[in-house]
Amino acid sequence: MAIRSMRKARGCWSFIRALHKGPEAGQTPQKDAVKRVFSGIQPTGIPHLGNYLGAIETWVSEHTQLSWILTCMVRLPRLQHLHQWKVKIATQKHGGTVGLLTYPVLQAADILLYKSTHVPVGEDQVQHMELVQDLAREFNKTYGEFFPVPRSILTSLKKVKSLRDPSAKMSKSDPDKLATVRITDSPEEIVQKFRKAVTDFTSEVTYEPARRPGVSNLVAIHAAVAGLPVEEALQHSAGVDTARYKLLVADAVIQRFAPIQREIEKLKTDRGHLEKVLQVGSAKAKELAHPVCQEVKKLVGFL
Ligand SMILES: Nc1ncnc2c1ncn2[C@@H]1O[C@H](COP(=O)(O)OC(=O)[C@@H](N)Cc2c[nH]c3ccccc23)[C@@H](O)[C@H]1O
Repeated sequence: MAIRSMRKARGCWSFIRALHKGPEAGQTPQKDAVKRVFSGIQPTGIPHLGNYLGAIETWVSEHTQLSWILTCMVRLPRLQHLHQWKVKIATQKHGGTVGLLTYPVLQAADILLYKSTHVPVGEDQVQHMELVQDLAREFNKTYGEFFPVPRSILTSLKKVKSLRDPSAKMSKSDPDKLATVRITDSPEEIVQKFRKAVTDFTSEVTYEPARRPGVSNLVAIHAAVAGLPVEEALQHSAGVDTARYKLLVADAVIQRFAPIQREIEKLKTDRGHLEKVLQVGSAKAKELAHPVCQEVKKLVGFL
């Protein structure tokens, strides 16, 4: 069974897809054969190549209550040491909001509320997943075995780099529009972005992430979108210089996105269908989350 729901919380949309087989929520974790996959994405902007390869490829409320309980179990320095918090507050003059600080706990609630066992994420979320795992363990230690300790599922390409600065990750919020390939970009835009991708002065195509991060990012993207091991992607580039290779990679991305873009266009014409999918997904998500939330409240003594 596939469950889809959409969450809006204080201007924040999260797409959730949980896949599960077998017994419903409320059962004890890990030991039973239930496998439940859960993932999410920030609401802002259009998903990009990194989101797609890092997470969406593997996936398709009531959250604040559990989030509050979990927030009471986590110490301030634990959140202040998270890499993403440090990176984000570095750009803010006011030192960061409490909402931003506790956002990883809300993310933990997203995951644990469905007793998720597996979470497809990119490398940048691994530290947040460690927090989720610690919270699950801490809860189980205090109140008895209840939450599965969810595992991260990392795709072969854990971190897609910016096309303009291969030392940085590809990001929706990058002010340089050429840095990020969005899922909805036209073939012309995709070609332009790859054509302008920063590489180096060697024209040969090789995969040496430390020494040649730019061209290696292209090889990694090529391998991931074509579903090939890196070695095979390199064989395709034999005798091709970096300028031509950029076009080859752009074409592979265009091919990979084409059916997704067709589907997006089709879905956009049928708003009624989309609303229905959201309603059904939301109802299914509630059905799963409600007994878990009730059980948690009983365990911590709220009921
Ligand atoms: N350049 C990149 N290369 C590879 N993977 C990447 C790249 N950029 C992003 N990702 C992955 O895409 C997913 C969504 O990214 P977000 O930043 O919106 O992702 C976020 O900001 C989450 N807090 C959203 C969230 C809310 N609740 C959740 C519960 C489970 C999992 C995720 C969530 C993520 O898996 C992210 O690792």
